[in-house]
Amino acid sequence: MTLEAREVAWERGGRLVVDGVSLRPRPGETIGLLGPNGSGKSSLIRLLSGIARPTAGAVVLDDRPLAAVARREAARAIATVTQHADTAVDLMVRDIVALGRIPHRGAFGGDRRADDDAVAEALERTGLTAKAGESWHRLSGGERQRVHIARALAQRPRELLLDEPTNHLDIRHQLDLLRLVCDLPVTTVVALHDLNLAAMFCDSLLVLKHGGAVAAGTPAEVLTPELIAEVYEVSAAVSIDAATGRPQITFTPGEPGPAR
Ligand SMILES: Nc1ncnc2c1ncn2[C@@H]1O[C@H](COP(=O)(O)OP(=O)(O)OP(=O)(O)O)[C@@H](O)[C@H]1O
Repeated sequence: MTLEAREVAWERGGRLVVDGVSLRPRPGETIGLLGPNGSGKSSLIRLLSGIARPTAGAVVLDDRPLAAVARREAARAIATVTQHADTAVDLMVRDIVALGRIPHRGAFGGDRRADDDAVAEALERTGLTAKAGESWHRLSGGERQRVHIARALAQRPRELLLDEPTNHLDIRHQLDLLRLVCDLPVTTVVALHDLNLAAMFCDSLLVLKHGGAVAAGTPAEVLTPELIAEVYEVSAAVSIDAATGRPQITFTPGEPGPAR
C-alpha cells in the first residue's frame, strides 16, 4: 500500500494545471517527475502531499482518500520538501530538523530518545552534523536545501515528496542526495529538471506536459530522443551507459528541436 494519484485534476485560475494524472508507485521505489517549466510537477506534488485538494479524481493513502485521513496520521506517513521552502524565524539547524518529529509527538511529549536519534541520524545522512548548532540565516542556499531534506528524513516517513531537491546543490551533493533518497526504504516522488540525474537514479519516470501525463515507464523506456524533442523541444542523443545500463543524454547546443 502506498500513496496514489487516481486521475487527479486541479483547476487553478480557470485552467487545468493538472489534467487527469495517475501515479501508482510501488512501495520503496523512486519515481522521477519530469516536464518543462509550468508542466504541473509542483502542482502534482502539492496534490499528493495534501497541501491542495484535487478538483477531480483522488489522492489515496492506503486505499483511503487522503482527505479522509486524519492530519496527524498523514503527517506521519508523508514528508514533503517543496520548492522555496523558507523559514522566517531564525532557528538553529538542529531545531529545524527536529520539526520533523512533531507528527510523532503524543499529548505527553512522545519519546525524546527516539526524537533525538531520528534528528541525529537525519543530520548525519545529509552531512549536516557539524552544522547542527548553526543558525539558519548563516547557511548557504545548498545547506538550507539539505536542512529541509534532513527535516523530512527525521520525520521517518513512508512516502517522501521532493520538489526539485537538487537545485542549489553542487554536483557532489546532488549525487549524494539522490543516492541517499534511492537507498532509503521509502517510496519517493521527486520532481527533477536534470534528465541525466533522473535517468541515473530513478526506478521509473512520469513525464508531464501542459498538466497531462505524456509518458511513463523506466528511464530507458521513457527517455528517447523523440520524447525529449516532443516535450522539451530540444534535440538530444541518447546512449545507454555500458556500466549502469541507464540512458545518458547529450544535448545538441544551438540546434532547436522540432517547432511546436
Ligand atoms: N497560484 C496559481 N494560480 C494559478 N495558476 C498557477 C498558480 N501557481 C502556478 N500556476 C500555474 O500552474 C501551472 C503548473 O505550475 P507548476 O508550478 O506545477 O509547474 P512545474 O512543472 O512545477 O514548473 P517548474 O518546473 O517551473 O517548477 C503553471 O502554468 C503555472 O503558471
